[in-house]
Amino acid sequence: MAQVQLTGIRKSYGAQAVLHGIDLDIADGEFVVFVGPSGCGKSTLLRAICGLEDIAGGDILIDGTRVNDVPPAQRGLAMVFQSYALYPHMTVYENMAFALKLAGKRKAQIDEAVRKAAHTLQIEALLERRPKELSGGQRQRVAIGRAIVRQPAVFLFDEPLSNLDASLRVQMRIELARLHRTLATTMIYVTHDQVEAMTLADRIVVLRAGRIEQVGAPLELYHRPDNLFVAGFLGAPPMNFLRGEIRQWNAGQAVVALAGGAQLMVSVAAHMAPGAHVTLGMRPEHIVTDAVDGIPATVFAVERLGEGTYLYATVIGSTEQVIVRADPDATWDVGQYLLLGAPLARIHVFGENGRRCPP
Ligand SMILES: Nc1ncnc2c1ncn2[C@@H]1O[C@H](COP(=O)(O)OP(=O)(O)OP(=O)(O)O)[C@@H](O)[C@H]1O
Repeated sequence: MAQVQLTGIRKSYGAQAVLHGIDLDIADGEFVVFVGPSGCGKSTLLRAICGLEDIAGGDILIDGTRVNDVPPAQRGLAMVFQSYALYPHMTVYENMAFALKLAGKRKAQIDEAVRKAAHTLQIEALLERRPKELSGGQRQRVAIGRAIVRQPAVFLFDEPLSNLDASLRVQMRIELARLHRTLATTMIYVTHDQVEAMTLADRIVVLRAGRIEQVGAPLELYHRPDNLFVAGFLGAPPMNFLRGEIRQWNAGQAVVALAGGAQLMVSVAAHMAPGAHVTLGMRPEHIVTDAVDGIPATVFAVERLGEGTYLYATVIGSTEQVIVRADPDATWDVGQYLLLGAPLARIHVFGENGRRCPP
């Protein structure tokens, strides 16, 4: 188990700067997930922690010790890749035992570690098979098992489930959560899968173009995003954004005029001058379709998914579009007239600079 501290981590590939000074403290036993759009630097940051990438600036501390110049194998970390990277000519047992053999551990010690990890991962019956005789999920378990036997201070995962089909991903996700509870080891995990991030993380780190946009517990990020980027990145379908203009502000309440002419009351603590441009954010599941003084809209598409129905609507008199998660048992039709609104506490307000204006 270990703390990981990153201060001012910078990295460039040639002239292209990909990490612009990352500061992050990861607590002992914490499960931290890096998310962000493709190319934002998630994997590079993980590989830098691991020691597979040199950094141009900053410090990496593991349990208070600076490891910038410590080779990967001596950092006390174990990395699990998307590609599994198993040795094809070795059995599962040999794959899992390999690092311990290299480290000169005794045979009995190796045997105990491999069998214990195999038991944890429920792959005891597969120990004599070779990787090609395993399913994708089983291979991924072996890759994790190979990391577990080394008893690393920190596990690093780079999109470990993305080669698996949907149902296996769910199963492995639940197993990873269980593994984290059992081992209580620090885990750092890169994914572009929002559900993995939301369900596995103690804290999510949202990266964008080599910078941290926000760090926080999953629901904190979901319900109180610091800015438009984080608000739009977490959640599927994404948060709806409507552009508007402050008409008046009084004692923490503002009236916002929207494209199309409707007006909406919102909560904003700090004074806002009339004429200021804002963006209102509303999640699809928070929108009601029969609001008093709501925003008039017309449905142009309906998607029935069984557990929910998504309505795609256009705000009348504008080009603004809104997605609503609606009652799956009600009747919805293209062309239907809606009056959109949301509870005051569910309407997010973002200022001209894209930052959240707290209620
Ligand atoms: N070996 C390399 N040489 C040059 N550029 C690289 C190299 N590896 C990564 N990059 C660039 O660095 C940036 C960050 O890449 P990185 O792989 O960290 O992104 P990512 O957030 O993990 O993306 P993805 O979700 O697509 O895996 C990208 O612009 C990428 O093109």
